[in-house]
Amino acid sequence: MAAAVKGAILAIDNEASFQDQAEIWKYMLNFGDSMALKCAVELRLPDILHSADGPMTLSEIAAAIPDAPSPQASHLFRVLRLLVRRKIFTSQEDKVSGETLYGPTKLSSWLLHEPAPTSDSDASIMTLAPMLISENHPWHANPWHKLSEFIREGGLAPLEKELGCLQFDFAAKNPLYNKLLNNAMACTARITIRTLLSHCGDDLFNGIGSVVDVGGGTGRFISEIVKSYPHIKGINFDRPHVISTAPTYPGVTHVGAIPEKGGKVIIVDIVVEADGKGVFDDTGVVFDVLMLAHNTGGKERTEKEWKSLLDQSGFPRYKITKIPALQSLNMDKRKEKTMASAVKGAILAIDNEASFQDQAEIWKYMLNFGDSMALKCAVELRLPDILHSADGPMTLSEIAAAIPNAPSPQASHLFRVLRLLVRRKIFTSEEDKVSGETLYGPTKLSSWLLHEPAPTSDSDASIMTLAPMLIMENHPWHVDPWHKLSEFIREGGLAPFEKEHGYMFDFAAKNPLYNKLLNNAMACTARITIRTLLSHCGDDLFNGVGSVVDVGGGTGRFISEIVKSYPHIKGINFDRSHVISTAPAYPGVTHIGGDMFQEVPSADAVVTKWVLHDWGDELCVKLLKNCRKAIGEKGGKVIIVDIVVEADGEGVFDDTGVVFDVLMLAHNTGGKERTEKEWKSLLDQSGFPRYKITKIPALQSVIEAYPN
Ligand SMILES: C[S@@+](CC[C@H](N)C(=O)[O-])C[C@H]1O[C@@H](n2cnc3c(N)ncnc32)[C@H](O)[C@@H]1O
Repeated sequence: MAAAVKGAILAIDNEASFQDQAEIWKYMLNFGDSMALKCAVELRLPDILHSADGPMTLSEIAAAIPDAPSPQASHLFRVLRLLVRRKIFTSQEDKVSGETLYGPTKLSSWLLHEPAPTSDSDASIMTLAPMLISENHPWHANPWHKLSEFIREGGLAPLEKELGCLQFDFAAKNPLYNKLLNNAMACTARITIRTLLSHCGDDLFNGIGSVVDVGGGTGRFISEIVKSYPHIKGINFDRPHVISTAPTYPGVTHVGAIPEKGGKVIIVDIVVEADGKGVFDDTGVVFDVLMLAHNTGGKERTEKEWKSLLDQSGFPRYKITKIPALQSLNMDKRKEKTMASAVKGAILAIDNEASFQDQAEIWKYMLNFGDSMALKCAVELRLPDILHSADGPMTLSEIAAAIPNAPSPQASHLFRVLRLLVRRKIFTSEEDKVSGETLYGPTKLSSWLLHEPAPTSDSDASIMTLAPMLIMENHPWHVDPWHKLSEFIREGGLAPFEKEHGYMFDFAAKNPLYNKLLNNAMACTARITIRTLLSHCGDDLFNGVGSVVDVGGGTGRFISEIVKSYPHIKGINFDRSHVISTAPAYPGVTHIGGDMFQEVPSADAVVTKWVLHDWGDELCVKLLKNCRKAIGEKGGKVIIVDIVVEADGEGVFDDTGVVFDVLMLAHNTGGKERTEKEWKSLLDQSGFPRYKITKIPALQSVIEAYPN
């Protein structure tokens, strides 16, 4: 296990490029963090673990999940494994029983369910759970898929286009959405107002007798102000459908009209710092892209933009106070302007300062799917291709003009997606010394996102790219099932993808678009993996091997590369007939259609890449036994190229391995990524007593299995 990587055939530069590749995998699947967190909240795992007397076993947690007719502990385990890696929960081995025990953390305390609304808000807790549920609800998550269309065509923001009206008008018509939105707002209102009152304190409301909270939702924000300053008359102003669901708070009047008077306006909103290092600055940039997806015209603003807005609205003076919250405090009519002024006082204890970090982590994971969606948007707009093929850095308007099939390219929308991707180091930006304009450039990371030339049998003409994989894993077909993880853990049955579309490879057989999506995604990773494998395992692997069959070989790219490197090898690409029918011809490769669970064509060696992870143990044993028959008793071997999960591993691809396992949970009934222990058990059961695992700098490892 973890045998030394052989040879140094790949140069240092290529080693660095594995890191770049790993970064792309990470962002591609970042939405998995958001979905796993949402699943945990839906199952009430934070509540279960925080209210327990001590750490709990897996089966105890599963049994405590409410409304779960058939709780699936083994599925739950896989979501927990990811969340333990993210430090949302803890796990430790029980010294006596050897069982794994799970516990809560300060991070998970931000994900507790609220008690039913009450006018005594002290009885309530500080939680981001309602916000997380709202932002990861399909209503809010789906519009992100349409970012590229919005940048190409303009018009209404994707959410509004989908809802057919403004978000707030939809809330007026739909009580469920109204509740989702208001609860999300109320939970962040409590957090922000407490931070604000601790950090700005008495100065802020000096000499003020009444405060109106404009768009105050159900009134939690103003109620906290009034509670701290009982002399203040609080007015909560919002639309009637919101006010109608607002609880009563002492000292607060809910109204539908603004009283007029002087004083000052206190804006609590994000101030974007594109390169900021503050704990909430990153989320601020992601939130701006969220606004792009949700609200036509809505955006998060930089200080410059706030200033302009205030100038135009008759507020010549303002002061911004950064507080340890997502939003800053932006006050007009103040003498000084102290952007990023020191946080006042030490009213909050050190412990609470640390809790801002925890809170920021939760925001990050909650919105991590924004990274995946921004990257997908960039690929759909062909931004990597545009920037890599340019003679030099490009201006925003040059990039916008170069987007293909864009009847009305929206440079200002594009700017916001680019700002996030520059922060993620996918692209670069610099100021042109002469014109002062921002110039954008490509990076080594973005070189992993180029479009492939049309398929060709000369695979050398093609490039190494993860773009087709990114497009597939972020397609609604593949993302939607993640929303159903908690239901799957509660009820069992078919994996969410299969429940919706049927078994993945049957769906491909019926749906040419999906067939293409899947085969292209597989082929792009096949090229990357085989090149890494050949460089790192080299001649040893195919010593004395005259023929190789690639089982579940897709359209044949993997075996074609083996044959190209070892032309004496007779290559057989074996897959189902709907896949074989779209496969290009490769010299030295015979394509054979069939069912691997019936029979596998004979050869000296079998390779099988990313096939066994699709299946449960029983079918894997059946398939491996067929492979064993295919290679005969003597000399042959089966070369499995698949992920070996290292739950705490620090290898560049180990994190993605753990996320990928949850992806398998969402997509394939029985499918999973396996640890070495699980591989060993599978091989033992299938008649392979000996095996060797070679780690290569790729998502998958190489497992050589010998029948004797
Ligand atoms: C995840 S893909 C991997 C493709 C390829 N090995 C790669 O990594 O690029 C799994 C492949 O198994 C194939 N497959 C599924 N069921 C099969 C069966 N019963 N017989 C043969 N191939 C099958 C699918 O069509 C698909 O091409």
